[in-house]
Amino acid sequence: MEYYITSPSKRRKRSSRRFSVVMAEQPVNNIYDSIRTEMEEQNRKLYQQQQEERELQTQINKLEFRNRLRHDELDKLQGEIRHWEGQIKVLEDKKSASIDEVKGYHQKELEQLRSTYDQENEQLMIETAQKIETTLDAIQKKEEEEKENLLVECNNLMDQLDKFDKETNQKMIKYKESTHKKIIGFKGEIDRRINDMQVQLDQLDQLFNDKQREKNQWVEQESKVETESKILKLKLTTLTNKLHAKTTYCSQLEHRVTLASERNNEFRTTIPNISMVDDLKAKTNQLYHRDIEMADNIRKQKHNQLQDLKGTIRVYCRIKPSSMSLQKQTQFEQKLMENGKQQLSILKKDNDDSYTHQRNNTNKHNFSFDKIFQPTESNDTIFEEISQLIQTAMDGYNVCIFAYGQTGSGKTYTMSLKNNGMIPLSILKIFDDVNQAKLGGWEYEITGEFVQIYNETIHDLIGPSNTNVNVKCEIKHDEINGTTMITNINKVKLTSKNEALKYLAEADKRRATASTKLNENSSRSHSIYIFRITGKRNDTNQTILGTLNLIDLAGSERLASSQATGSRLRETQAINKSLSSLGDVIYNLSLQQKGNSMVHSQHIPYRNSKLTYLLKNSLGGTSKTLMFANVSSELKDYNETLNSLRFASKVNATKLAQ
Ligand SMILES: Nc1ncnc2c1ncn2[C@@H]1O[C@H](COP(=O)(O)OP(=O)(O)OP(=O)(O)O)[C@@H](O)[C@H]1O
Repeated sequence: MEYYITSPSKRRKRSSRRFSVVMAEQPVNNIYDSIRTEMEEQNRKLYQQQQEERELQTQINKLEFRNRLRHDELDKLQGEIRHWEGQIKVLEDKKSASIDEVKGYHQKELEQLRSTYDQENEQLMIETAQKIETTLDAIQKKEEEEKENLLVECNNLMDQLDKFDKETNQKMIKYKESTHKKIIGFKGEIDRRINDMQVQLDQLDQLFNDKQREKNQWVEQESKVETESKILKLKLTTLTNKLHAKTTYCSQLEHRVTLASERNNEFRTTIPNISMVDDLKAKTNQLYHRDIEMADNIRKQKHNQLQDLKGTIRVYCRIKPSSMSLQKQTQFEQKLMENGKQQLSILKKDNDDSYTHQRNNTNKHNFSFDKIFQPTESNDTIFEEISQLIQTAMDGYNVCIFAYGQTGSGKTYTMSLKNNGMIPLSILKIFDDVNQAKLGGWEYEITGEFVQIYNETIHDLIGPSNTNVNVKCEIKHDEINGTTMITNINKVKLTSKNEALKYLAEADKRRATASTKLNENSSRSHSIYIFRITGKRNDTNQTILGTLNLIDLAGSERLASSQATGSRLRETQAINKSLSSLGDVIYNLSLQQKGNSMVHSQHIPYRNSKLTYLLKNSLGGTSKTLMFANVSSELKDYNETLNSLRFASKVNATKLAQ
């Protein structure tokens, strides 16, 4: 069976040709119907589309028409624009023509105005000149009137002056007459006075000659004293040699006596009158001790005399070396004076750090010292100068050696330098002398106290540090024995130089440590190392007690330059007070020693500071005092250097005329 699905037209064609099958016609009809419906639908849609197409075409036509209209309008508008551009051009041409016209008009007006102004100006000048002329005429008239008035006044005044002159002349004549009389009287009086003065002058001349003679005698005496001092020195050396020889001789004798006594013991049994030998031995011993004692006393006496001749208060100046160029150094000059002292001159400085260029003496400050140590001189050289004072302390006198100066001027270098500072060298000398003295029968005991004074309070520098603030270190003086003690401090027995040096190192270390706690550096406190030296001879029962005080003072900066405030200010004030008290005390003592009857011991202001009170028994009397004025040679320290030299000059009244 064949099934064909075709369109009705096709089916019609085919049926005409060959379709003969009519079997199952029903389903084919159905399909055909559905196809037909479908086709109708498709035809309807096609129709619709064609309809739409036609509508669209109509719209396109309409739009094209409108477009054409717009194009026409555009053309029209462009034509208008071109028309208006032509108009604008015409207007612009008109505008520039009218601007030129206005410009021309204004130019004309300006020229007109100018000519009017020139005319008016000319008119004004003419009027002003006329006014000036009129005013000048008026002024001239007025001046002439005033001149006339003045002339009249002047004539009146001249008349008055003439009258006054006449009166004055009369008065002058009278005054001259009376003055002349007075002058004659005065002249007489002056002549009388001149005569009196002449007499006084003669007397003064006489006095001057006497003083000159006295001075010459004094110079002679000085040279005699110097010669004597040299002789005494020689004698001292001879005596020391003799003492040494005697000591050796004595040892030999002792040896011989021991031998003899041994022999005596041997012969004692055989020789009946042995007691004679004992007597002889005793006498020899007695004589020997008497000789030794005498020699010893003479030596001490002579040594002390020599020290007194050198001065019981001595001031040495030490100049610290500087690495600065010469322009940055203070200029010093040194010369030997007639009285054996040395003069130190420091050139005056202007504010701009240059020197005053006057070629006379007024450009210098002059000071005199017992000795001046130049920057090149070493501690060993300096110790040679002071070593005799250690002997003086060993002989039972009190000695104080101070180092004074601004911070950094070399005080600690001078006093405490480890190997050859004055303190370590003094310790070595003390123990050398102790050993030497042993040969002469002397036994010495040395004790040491190491303290510092900070803000007027005493602190111990050795042993366990005392932390109890209630325990105060107080100064006690025994007025009868002339001794001094400090409570609550460690007093150590020094049996050898090594032990003494060990304590010294401990004290120096404690001072440095304390200084970092209390203040920035050691220079804010005074360190005082006291060596009490007790000597005893068992055979003669002689005892002596001397004290050696070695003091490194606090820096002497002035308040102004320290610029200190608060606790630092109080500290500086305490230092200044104690330093100035020390200056006052030594100054008064030097006056007293120069025989100034006005200064009695009660006037010495020991109590003004802890330092002077502590040293009360070691200053004055038979004591010896030596002060190093340490100064810097650097120009930046000029004012402090001058200050230190002034202090030193006060201490020993060593300043000379400027
Ligand atoms: N004569 C000298 N030769 C070489 N150097 C020196 C001399 N004097 C001082 N100095 C050096 O100068 C510096 C300051 O000296 P020193 O500490 O002795 O001064 P000071 O016056 O004791 O100061 P402070 O008060 O602060 O202790 C140190 O470095 C020291 O070595």
